Amino acid sequence: MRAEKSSFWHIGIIGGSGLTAGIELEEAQEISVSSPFGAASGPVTTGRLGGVRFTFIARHGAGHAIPPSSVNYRANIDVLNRCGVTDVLALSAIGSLREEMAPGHMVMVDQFIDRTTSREGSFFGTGLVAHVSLADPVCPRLSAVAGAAAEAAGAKVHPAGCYLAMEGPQFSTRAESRMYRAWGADVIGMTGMPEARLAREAELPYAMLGMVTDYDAWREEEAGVEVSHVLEVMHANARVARDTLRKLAANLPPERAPSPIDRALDHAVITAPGARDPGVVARLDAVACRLFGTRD
Ligand SMILES: CSC[C@H]1O[C@H](OP(=O)(O)O)[C@H](O)[C@@H]1O
Ligand SMILES: Nc1ncnc2[nH]cnc12
Repeated sequence: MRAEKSSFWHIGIIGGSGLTAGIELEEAQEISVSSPFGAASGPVTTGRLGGVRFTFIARHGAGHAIPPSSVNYRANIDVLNRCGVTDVLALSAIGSLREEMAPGHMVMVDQFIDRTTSREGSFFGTGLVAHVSLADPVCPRLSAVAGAAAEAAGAKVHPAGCYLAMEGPQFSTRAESRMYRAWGADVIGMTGMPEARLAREAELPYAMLGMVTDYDAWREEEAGVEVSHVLEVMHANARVARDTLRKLAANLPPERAPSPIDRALDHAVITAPGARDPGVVARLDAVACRLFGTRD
């Protein structure tokens, strides 16, 4: 049983729109990893940047064939966990709900409002019930070091922002966009939830580096959001994304001190041992390996 995480950083990268082709890693190896939660978006690529191990998965699969509602978020997190990642950094295209968060800027998302409706949102369920805390869904340590790396790569970085996760795949109406602004959301996307909540259940510190690609529909002077425009901005910023990961690798301290999120499940499972479904427990061998696992 793997009782504790490695004391060396191993960063899982979830690459979103415009990043399906992956990131450049040294000694890169592609591996297909199976999960009891079904098929992940594709194989992972694992390798190094300097002294740090990174494992990458393309959220929307090769060639961006998987829409936001059909991404198997559970399998993606489970597979990264099986690869031994210690932390997860998501790279996402986001629309802006604030004038000051302009296209081309980066936002270190620190809060979420979840408006998704049709996605598997938990690894737990009937036969094994757990309630993790999600008050602070993002790991402040990982977010700070990734934000500093993006700044060092030349990006304008906003250190905090609330992400409205919508179901999609259509972009918002102007009325919805105005309502999300009134709710206090700063940016919008279609994938940050349930990804962030699942990472927490898997005891993986999670951060999201959002790249602003457009002003969402609230801004009357803008035409509606166009996917071609989103991808154009993403491609223009691909170098910054790559440089950010290199700077991140260079800036991480050599050893990884434990995070409280590594123990997020400590008081979360509520089902009495005698009432637990062994089948449900068995498929959590990676997610909850500290509690029930058998892998090394
Ligand atoms: C290509 S525009 C809409 C699409 O872009 C974002 O994806 P990701 O978060 O994976 O970068 C957004 O959430 C939508 O899925
Ligand atoms: N305006 C927007 N709405 C939802 N998802 C997005 N991804 C990039 N821009 C977006």
